[in-house]
Amino acid sequence: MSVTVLGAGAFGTALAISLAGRGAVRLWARDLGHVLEMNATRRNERRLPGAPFPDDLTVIDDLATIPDTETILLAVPMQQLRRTLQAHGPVLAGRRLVACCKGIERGSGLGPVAVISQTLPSAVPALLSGPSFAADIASGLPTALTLACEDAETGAELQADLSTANLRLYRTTDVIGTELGGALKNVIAIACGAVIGAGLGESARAALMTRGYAEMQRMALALGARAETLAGLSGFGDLALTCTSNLSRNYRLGLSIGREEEFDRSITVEGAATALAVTEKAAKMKLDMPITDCVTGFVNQSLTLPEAMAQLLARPLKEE
Ligand SMILES: NC(=O)C1=CN([C@@H]2O[C@H](COP(=O)(O)OP(=O)(O)OC[C@H]3O[C@@H](n4cnc5c(N)ncnc54)[C@H](OP(=O)(O)O)[C@@H]3O)[C@@H](O)[C@H]2O)C=CC1
Ligand SMILES: O=C(CO)COP(=O)(O)O
Repeated sequence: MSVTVLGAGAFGTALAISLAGRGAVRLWARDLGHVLEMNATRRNERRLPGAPFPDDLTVIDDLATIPDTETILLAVPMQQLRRTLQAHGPVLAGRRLVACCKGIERGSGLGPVAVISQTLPSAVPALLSGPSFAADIASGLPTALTLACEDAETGAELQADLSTANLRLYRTTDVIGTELGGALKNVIAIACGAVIGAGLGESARAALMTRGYAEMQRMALALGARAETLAGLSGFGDLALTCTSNLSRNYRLGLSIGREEEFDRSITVEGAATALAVTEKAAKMKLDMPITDCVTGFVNQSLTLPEAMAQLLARPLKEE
């Protein structure tokens, strides 16, 4: 099977490098200058510096050239997914489309697979999610991810096609659980970064991770997810990685909030927009998501960290 990766950001580039170990891979970038630069240097210095391209990786600027049978990995930020699908609808319709983004869309409250289904009903959507930093994948370090597809047969095919020697995919048909695990953990990672940045301690972080996981489960189970999906790679696994590593951009945004430092707003931080989307969705569903609400307060600058801490600690005592 040959693959095209749409989106030459850090993650798309890392996946293209990894998959090129087992066959021809095309990496599409929207900016012609970027395409020419990558073709000349055989690297993506803008988004994933220091990772050389294997020979089997071709950088392209025209999606119309790809074969009809090709599977396409969509590696653009969540809030850009719908307009990307709309912009390339004629090429993407009817294909197997594997979303590689983590988040909930503002406005619709939908995850990536639902956005694909709504925008391009003839496509066969799937989702790749779980704990993995782009740099680790590009370096060939061992990584395990979840491949979610409602259609079990297609899911099994994609699992086989997209696994490599170092990238081990587990499959599930629980799409909603996989979507929410990957999306909601980023919000909790911002909260964890904030407590560490403010010097509130490792115990506070462990409490946030645990109670954050309870929030993740609350929303996911209410929407029909399976509890074991949240306990898997796209849930507990990614929560553990993202809430504890300086390599995570979501965690680093949190650190900057805790330290009252500026943060470069051009960096992709999926948890920021997702917090706003989830707070809105939780209100409609009448779900209690106090940690997410605090992160929303940080993002829209209506809440300070001391206020958030006081708010969380003053909540009525309850059973675990
Ligand atoms: N980085 C990581 O370690 C991981 C990331 N992910 C997920 O992957 C997704 C992408 O993140 P990542 O690659 O890191 O982000 P980056 O910020 O590195 O790159 C985003 C890419 O998306 C492209 N893009 C943005 N908007 C559009 C659009 N409208 N049409 C086409 N292309 C567009 C950008 O193009 P341009 O360069 O021209 O601006 C850029 O190449 C996120 O959902 C993230 O959560 C998942 C696991 C790991
Ligand atoms: O999703 C990721 C790790 O699994 C990447 O995390 P960040 O988007 O926070 O950098």
